[in-house]
Amino acid sequence: MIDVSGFSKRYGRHTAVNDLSFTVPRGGLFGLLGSNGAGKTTTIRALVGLTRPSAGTVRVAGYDVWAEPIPAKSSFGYIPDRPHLYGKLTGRETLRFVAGLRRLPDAEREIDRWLEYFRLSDFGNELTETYSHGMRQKLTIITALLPNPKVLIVDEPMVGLDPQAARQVRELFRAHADAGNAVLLTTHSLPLAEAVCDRLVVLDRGRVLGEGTMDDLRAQTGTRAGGVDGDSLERVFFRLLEEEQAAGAAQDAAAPAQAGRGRRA
Ligand SMILES: Nc1ncnc2c1ncn2[C@@H]1O[C@H](COP(=O)(O)OP(=O)(O)OP(=O)(O)O)[C@@H](O)[C@H]1O
Repeated sequence: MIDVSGFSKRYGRHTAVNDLSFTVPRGGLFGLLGSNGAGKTTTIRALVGLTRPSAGTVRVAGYDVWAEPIPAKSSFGYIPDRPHLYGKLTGRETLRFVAGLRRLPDAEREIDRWLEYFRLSDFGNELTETYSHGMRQKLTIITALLPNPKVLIVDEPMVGLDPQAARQVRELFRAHADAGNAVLLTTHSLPLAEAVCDRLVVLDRGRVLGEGTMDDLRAQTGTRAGGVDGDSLERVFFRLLEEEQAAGAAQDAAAPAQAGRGRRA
């Protein structure tokens, strides 16, 4: 349902993402993890048609996002890291606008149901410019889920949400995938990733450090699974970064020696 193949993005001489490939199948919930600047948002922006790949292809629901933008964009819902809402529309007007664009039948009933779910019913007729950050985030999540998209693409979903809403959103994403859709999310929340994702891709400076299920990543990093002593994703994540840094340091140490040999020859 989501297919990223050989995706690279360069900004001038800087490579933000280098040769990234992964597939999220129907029913899959995939997490894209990494430190600040790792390339997560760049990947998401390419998938939703906001950043053109320098190389490779990005496909959603079988459509190349850049060659077939209309069917591709009709098939996914997108929750950006910062909500973009029209401040002069009310919450309810915002959702009616989305329902109209997507030609959704029975929208009013669904809108009521979603507002109720996120405890926004009392604020449905207030302008969104009066909403708190968390309320804006909830409304943005509703705009993405209202059309019941085959693919859900989410950048940092939990920022600004209270614990109850964060749990609801976790459950929603899992249920959306379990209903036969595909979900891709980026997050800095390792507990969230560990709790809901089937598979994980760990990026660092535009490159893949590790990819697979939690068990795959534990095997790759020599950490242990299961029980109260089992290693968490946090430990796996730091182990991957340490390995990468050690490899980088070894390369740096080798470089002057090689350069020296070159000069002597
Ligand atoms: N429009 C742009 N022009 C130039 N460089 C950019 C642009 N957008 C992103 N970058 C660079 O690409 C790299 C990856 O950025 P990206 O926003 O994808 O990281 P991220 O993993 O989402 O980070 P964070 O966790 O901090 O949000 C960074 O080095 C960033 O400076």
